[in-house]
Amino acid sequence: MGTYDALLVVSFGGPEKPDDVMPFLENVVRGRGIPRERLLEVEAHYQRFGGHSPINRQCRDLIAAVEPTVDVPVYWGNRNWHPYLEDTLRQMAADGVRRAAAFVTSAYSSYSSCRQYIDDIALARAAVEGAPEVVKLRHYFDHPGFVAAMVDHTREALESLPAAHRDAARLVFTAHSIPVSMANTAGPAGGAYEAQLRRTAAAVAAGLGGERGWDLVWQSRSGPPHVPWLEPDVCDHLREIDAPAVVLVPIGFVSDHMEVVYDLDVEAADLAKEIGLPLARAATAGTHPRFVAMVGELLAEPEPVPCAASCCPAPPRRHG
Ligand SMILES: CC1=C(CCC(=O)O)c2cc3nc(cc4[nH]c(cc5[nH]c(cc1n2)c(C)c5CCC(=O)O)c(CCC(=O)O)c4C)C(CCC(=O)O)=C3C
Ligand SMILES: [Fe+2]
Repeated sequence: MGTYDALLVVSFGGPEKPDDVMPFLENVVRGRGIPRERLLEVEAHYQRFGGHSPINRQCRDLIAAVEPTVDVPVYWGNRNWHPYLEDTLRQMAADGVRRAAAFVTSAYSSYSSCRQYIDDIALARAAVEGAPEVVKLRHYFDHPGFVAAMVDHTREALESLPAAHRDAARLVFTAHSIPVSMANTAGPAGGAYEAQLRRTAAAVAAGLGGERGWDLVWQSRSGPPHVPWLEPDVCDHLREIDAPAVVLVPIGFVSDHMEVVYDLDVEAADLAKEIGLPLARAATAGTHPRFVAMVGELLAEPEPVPCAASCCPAPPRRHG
């Protein structure tokens, strides 16, 4: 498999017990100007699930599925919680790894979904003597393996709706909202986050066959209220939608982590019940066999051209 002697799975990280939650959140929002009230609100989402995010288990499951399909050792490091990238790189150096491919659990371009991972890998490498080189694998939002997994999972969600509503159900694709300023500077020419999401959503809708209507909306908005983020929010959209039933498709994520299980399965699902809207939620790619196979396929591709330094620039840092 080319020039790599290891695969490094790079993810967001999440807390696994109640005492982890606040330190984890402080890692995530350091220097980002997120209001304290928002942080306490999100803390409550985690504590409602016993202080335990499902994301780390999902990384372990993905790695367990990928490991037998590749011929290099697989490592795992997170940006915001244990196992931290820095500790993993130290272990890789000790094991003699020289050049690793990084598979990031985020498919799209933008500061938060791409550049921040690149920067955090660079910071972690700088802290580790003899750290291996790390080559980030390419964006895979339009990879047939990712699309096929989402088509299958969307079909399963459609089939779970009452038969009478199935044919006319609308697909509502969701992704993490980001600040409008970040969206405007995503990718080499700006606007790449939303443009890529629209391409993937269109490919999933087409993969289902027929002429089903769909929308792309946003979830999990953070930040101070006066800063514009991508809209509409999924819940506002559901209140106004003219459709007999809806399938939510969290195309912006690759596993059913806390943003999915809280913002969609609790918040959006409660709203749908309240307004009498039949709603199903498609599973994310997770460990779908085509998604798992995709990781090996990316590893076997020629080395990707790295993103230009001007691509997906960091937003200004704030204090607090
Ligand atoms: C684009 C994007 C993705 C998708 C790409 C990717 O997957 O990376 C993503 C994923 C995730 N976001 C996650 C959690 C959080 N994101 C936050 C805050 C923020 N997200 C942002 C963007 C994104 N986030 C932004 C612009 C902020 C504002 C602060 C900042 O500018 O950085 C906060 C702070 C509290 C709050 O929500 O206000 C939390 C807790 C989890 C873990 C879930 C779990 O634990 O299971 C995951 C996978
Ligand atoms: Fe986030």
